[in-house]
Amino acid sequence: MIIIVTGVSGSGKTTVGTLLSRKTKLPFFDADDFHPTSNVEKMTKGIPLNDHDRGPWLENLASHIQKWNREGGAILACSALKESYRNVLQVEKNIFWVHLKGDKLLLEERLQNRKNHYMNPSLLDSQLDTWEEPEYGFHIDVNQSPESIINEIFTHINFKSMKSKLGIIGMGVMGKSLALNFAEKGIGVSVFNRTVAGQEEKVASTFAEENQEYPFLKGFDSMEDFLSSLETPKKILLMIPAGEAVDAQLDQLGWLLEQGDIIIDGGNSFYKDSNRRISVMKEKEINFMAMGVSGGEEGARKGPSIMPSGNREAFDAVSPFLQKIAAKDKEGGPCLTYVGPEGSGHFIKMVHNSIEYGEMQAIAESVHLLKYGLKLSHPEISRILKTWLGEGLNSYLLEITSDIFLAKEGDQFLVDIILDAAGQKGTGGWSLQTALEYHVPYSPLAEAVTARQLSAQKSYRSELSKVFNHRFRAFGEDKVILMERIKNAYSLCRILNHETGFSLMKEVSDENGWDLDFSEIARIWTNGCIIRSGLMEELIHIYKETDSLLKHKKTITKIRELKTDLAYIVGLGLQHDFALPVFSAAANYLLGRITEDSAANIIQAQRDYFGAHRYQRKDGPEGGSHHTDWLSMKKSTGK
Ligand SMILES: NC(=O)C1=CN([C@@H]2O[C@H](COP(=O)(O)OP(=O)(O)OC[C@H]3O[C@@H](n4cnc5c(N)ncnc54)[C@H](OP(=O)(O)O)[C@@H]3O)[C@@H](O)[C@H]2O)C=CC1
Ligand SMILES: O=C(CO)[C@H](O)[C@H](O)COP(=O)(O)O
Repeated sequence: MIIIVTGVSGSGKTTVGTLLSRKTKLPFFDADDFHPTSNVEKMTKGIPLNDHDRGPWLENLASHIQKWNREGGAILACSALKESYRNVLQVEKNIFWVHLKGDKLLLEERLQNRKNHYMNPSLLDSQLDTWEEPEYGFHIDVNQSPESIINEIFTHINFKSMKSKLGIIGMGVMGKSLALNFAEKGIGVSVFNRTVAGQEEKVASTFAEENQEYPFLKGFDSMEDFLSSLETPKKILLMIPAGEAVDAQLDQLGWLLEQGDIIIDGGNSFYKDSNRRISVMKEKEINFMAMGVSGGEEGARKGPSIMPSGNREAFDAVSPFLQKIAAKDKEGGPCLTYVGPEGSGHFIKMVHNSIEYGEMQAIAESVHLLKYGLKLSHPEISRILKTWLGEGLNSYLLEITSDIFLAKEGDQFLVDIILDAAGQKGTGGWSLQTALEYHVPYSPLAEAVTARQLSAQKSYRSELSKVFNHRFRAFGEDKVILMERIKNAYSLCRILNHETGFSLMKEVSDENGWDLDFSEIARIWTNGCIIRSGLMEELIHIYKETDSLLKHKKTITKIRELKTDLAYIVGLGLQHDFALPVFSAAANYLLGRITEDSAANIIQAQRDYFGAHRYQRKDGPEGGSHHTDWLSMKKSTGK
């Protein structure tokens, strides 16, 4: 909605507008700030503006009103003295006019007291002469406190009848936080949640009631009411579990929506499901967008990283709202970008989560070594992780792990009470599945998925632990040196985790012709999302110069520096009975990548021996295919 506060100089437009902005959460603009310099000069000299002067200024304001409306709304303070001026500004249907009126003596007194304003008080008479009282809008006498003016205005705005810019289905952790984030930015948002009799009732309406400080937040328990509360074309964000729930929701919406409406799936859906859904919805002429969102509950509330893909026009229609709620990068740009066609937004979110799995596991392995190998206490571990943050390893995940190691329930550290059986909802496994499909080596991140699977089989582990009398054995070496080596091992593992994920993105992007921009992807992952880190900041620049992290000069130097420590820690850890799946996979992945003479010639020989699978020769032309009669060769060599 657009609220235009009109009135002559001294009527309090700026005060009222600013307070309205605070209450509605809509941004405030003062029309005076849009005058060209020539007009400002005239007004400063006390020369009244004529209609010729005002023309371009009003036209400029009118186009801003349209822009602000597209972005969610605004409050504008503008004298708009004549009906012809107001007509120029009446470019949107949802403009609410507030006309401030006051006694001449009161206005004069206020103008006399005003400092730092270019309006000459002597112009008041001319303004009062020019003022054409409109018959519409809300008229209010300014001879009362600003607060009571605001309250009166509020009781006259019919918020209920106003259409919302956006609707959200799914009032779970993410849906609620995103709804509040939109509402806080003054964007009209309607929310809906399914009803499960006896379990989930009036979820959306209760949520809106509990958050009445946001006048543009509306809750509906009926799908029909929810849909009719939305502006056309309707824009609906789904924040529900991936899989069947999304298909069922789309089936229902497919019947209820109209041509040109937009559905955005903001959950963690598998990208191939999104590709299919885009086609299905296209047949119904409904625009479907696949959009990754990262940041968890806090990110969704305060600023997530947003990864939309699919229909470009639909993106353009929702982008102004998304820009407002997204996290900001170091330069102040939104952590939001149009990722690419089809389900590429869900694809990169899937890979993001896969890197997340790798990072979480690598940190967990580091901490296990510190705790059981070096026998450090929880506060010591917390402190060490904190120092790592300041030593070039800063990341959100490391930061929260440092916090976790201080959290206590009574006398006990909470982390020790938590069952060591990790959950997973799908994205890590789908990444591995995709890596296999596209023949992309994925071992470090694949091991993070397997580690969660192993952890989940707790009773089996407990049983075998007794059978094998498994114990972590403490290291006998110098603690300070080992702490440094563990840090270095983690540091390299982190680089390799990212390299693995970005390699998958490159291969899938090339194969599908998506033309993904990896520097831009790194940029939108520098804030808001779970894998934000100092390394991600570096990746913005690195991926501008190369498409392979392993070929970048800076990374090569780092790898040379840290490689021995990763190998050392893996060796030491395994010898002392520590499972280090991601650390060791990362070390092997690196060696696998940099070994020229691998053992694969032996594999090829074996394949050809037992199955005549044929092989290529180092000394033959490329692509040539050979087979050996291995048994005859064995006979001829007589062995
Ligand atoms: N939590 C997180 O950190 C993140 C989650 N995501 C993704 O966002 C989506 C939502 O996650 P989150 O908010 O955490 O999940 P929650 O479990 O907290 O909420 C899920 C919501 O979906 C509703 N829902 C469940 N089943 C259905 C169905 N069959 N039809 C319609 N609505 C249904 C639930 O309603 P009801 O209350 O009635 O059960 C609830 O409102 C998921 O895809 C998730 O993977 C993405 C980024 C981060
Ligand atoms: O997307 C997310 C963060 O980026 C979610 O938190 C997701 O649920 C994490 O995945 P999993 O539950 O499999 O650990």
